[in-house]
Amino acid sequence: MRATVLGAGSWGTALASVLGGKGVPVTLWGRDAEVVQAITRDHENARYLPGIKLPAAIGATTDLARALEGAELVVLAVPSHAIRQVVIEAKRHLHAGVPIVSAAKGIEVETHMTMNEVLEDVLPVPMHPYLCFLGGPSFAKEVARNLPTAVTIAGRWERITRGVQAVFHTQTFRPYTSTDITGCEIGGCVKNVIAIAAGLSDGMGYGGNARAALITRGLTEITRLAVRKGANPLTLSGLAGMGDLVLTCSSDLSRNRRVGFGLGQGRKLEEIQRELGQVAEGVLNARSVHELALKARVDMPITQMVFRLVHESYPPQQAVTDLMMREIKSEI
Ligand SMILES: NC(=O)C1=CN([C@@H]2O[C@H](COP(=O)(O)OP(=O)(O)OC[C@H]3O[C@@H](n4cnc5c(N)ncnc54)[C@H](O)[C@@H]3O)[C@@H](O)[C@H]2O)C=CC1
Ligand SMILES: O=C(CO)COP(=O)(O)O
Repeated sequence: MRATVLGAGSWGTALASVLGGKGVPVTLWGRDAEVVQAITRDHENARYLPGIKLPAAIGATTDLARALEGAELVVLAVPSHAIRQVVIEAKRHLHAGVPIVSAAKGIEVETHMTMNEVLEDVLPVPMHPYLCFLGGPSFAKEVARNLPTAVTIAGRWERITRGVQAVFHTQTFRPYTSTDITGCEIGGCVKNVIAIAAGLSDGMGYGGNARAALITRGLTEITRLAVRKGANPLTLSGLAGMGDLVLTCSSDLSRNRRVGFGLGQGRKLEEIQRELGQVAEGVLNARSVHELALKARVDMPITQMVFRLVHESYPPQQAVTDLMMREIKSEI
């Protein structure tokens, strides 16, 4: 088995490390020559995962054709806004019958498509049954340090998903399978938006009550949208739903939570993002999820609040008052 990971940021490098750590030869493709050189020369991705030694089975390149040569498993780990372009460029080097695992968490801003829908839009029909999505609570830094992690791999064909599950399974990385791609994708994407709200609440000095309320009502929003798109509601109480939501809303390792925290302290979004130096999907996805919810006629007040804060510079204190003063109603 030879694997190729497209995207040499924190998540692509961590997933390459899981595979490389069990001896699977992995080629990591990245666009940044300096990062790629350092991975090959020093076995370290100093820009995204400093201080973590990478397995010797990982090689890196900036050449997409070379990266995909002989690949028997392809993992997509670029941010969601880059997936379409990267797959368009990779398409002629991809072969039917090779599982393609999307590990990006997002909804395309221009089309409101999930990553699986984008891939189905770009790739020929015979490749569609081989598309999988990897989600669940999994910070790259912890995965790359071999700290115990459980994830969900969703795919249409159980035979394919089980194969991918087996390839990724190690003593510290435990994948479960699912056939609910939509549920897993919506869970993975919307939790980033809710995490901005949870971070904001903590940044404003609100307490545990507020955070727990945001997580719980956030899960209600996520489930509503997922079910409207055809998902099984139970998926959202699993790793790719509640699991990832709780992780991202409560740990300071989360970049989305950190964006919210900074906004809650009155800092400017651009400054917070510059300091982060990495992608926080919830920023762009506040727009895509909010617009998708409007289109699908799904009520998502927390998402709407985050959209206004991030994209319309709405004052945080006013946003909180708006949320609390909505019409009172039954919980379910
Ligand atoms: N870092 C994490 O803990 C986890 C991240 N994810 C998801 O993985 C995806 C990737 O995120 P990270 O690796 O964390 O981001 P990152 O900010 O650490 O790295 C992003 C990488 O993508 C590359 N990139 C950006 N635009 C590109 C383009 N147009 N073409 C080619 N490469 C491009 C950058 O050069 C960089 O190497 C996101 O959707 C994120 O939500 C999912 C689970 C965990
Ligand atoms: O998706 C993640 C963990 O599962 C990473 O979350 P952040 O992008 O907020 O760091």
